Amino acid sequence: MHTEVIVVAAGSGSRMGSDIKKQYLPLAGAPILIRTLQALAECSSVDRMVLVVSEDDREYVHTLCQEHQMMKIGAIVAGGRERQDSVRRGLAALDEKTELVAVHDAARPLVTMEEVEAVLAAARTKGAATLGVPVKDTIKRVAEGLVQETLPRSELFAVHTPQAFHRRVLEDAHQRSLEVGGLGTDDASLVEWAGVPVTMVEGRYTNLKITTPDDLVIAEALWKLKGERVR
Ligand SMILES: Nc1ccn([C@@H]2O[C@H](COP(=O)(O)OP(=O)(O)OP(=O)(O)O)[C@@H](O)[C@H]2O)c(=O)n1
Ligand SMILES: C[C@](O)(CO)[C@H](O)COP(=O)(O)O
Repeated sequence: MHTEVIVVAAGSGSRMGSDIKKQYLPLAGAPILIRTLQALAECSSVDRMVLVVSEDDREYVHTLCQEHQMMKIGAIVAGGRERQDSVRRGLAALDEKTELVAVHDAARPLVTMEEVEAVLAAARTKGAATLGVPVKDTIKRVAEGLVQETLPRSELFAVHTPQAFHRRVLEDAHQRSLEVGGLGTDDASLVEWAGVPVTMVEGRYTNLKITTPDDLVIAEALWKLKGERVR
């Protein structure tokens, strides 16, 4: 199946609180976005990538990709207000022969080739799959400062990207969400709302989303251990 990854990098990185958007901050000497693209480009199943960035950053990112000799970049398109809007714009730029689509956060540069290939393989056969890890903490639902309930930890996963889908499944889920005004924090939720089962593929704890300054410190440390089996 011809396979593309939509890499969403059009966020403002507000929780990082940095003057430079977090996707352009360095990780082991190269921008986080480049580290993410390098990880994806290594995967033999990935044929093409669509990069979604802020309109103002398109030229800069184009130059950055050339400087770092990034392969497989098929298009660089402008993102939208919410992550979901950015994914939808990425969907519009897919190659017409693409049948399998993954969506990955630019802010997850530590994803491994094994994780990407595993989620693509699951989506290829099942139609929809996401990476995730079992939660380590006890999770409680809280309202107005009061604990309402303790959720059964054995059933809980923290969800990562990439998430991968048959193209039609993802396109239909996005169209449906657009029509009803549904907003999800990931693509799998839109697919779930459309009634399509999503397979959970267990990934590694190291595939963290760089969100706040402490994540950057952790990511630098994990980068140094890359290649070793760290979970
Ligand atoms: N309108 C948006 C919002 C987010 N993203 C991307 O979605 C991924 C996950 O989002 P997050 O880590 O929350 O990034 P930001 O929205 O940039 O961060 P913040 O919420 O702190 O502003 C990131 O790679 C981000 O660039 C995007 O492409 N378009
Ligand atoms: C898609 C995601 O990375 C899965 O964990 C996450 O939901 C993105 O959320 P954010 O609010 O954009 O950080």
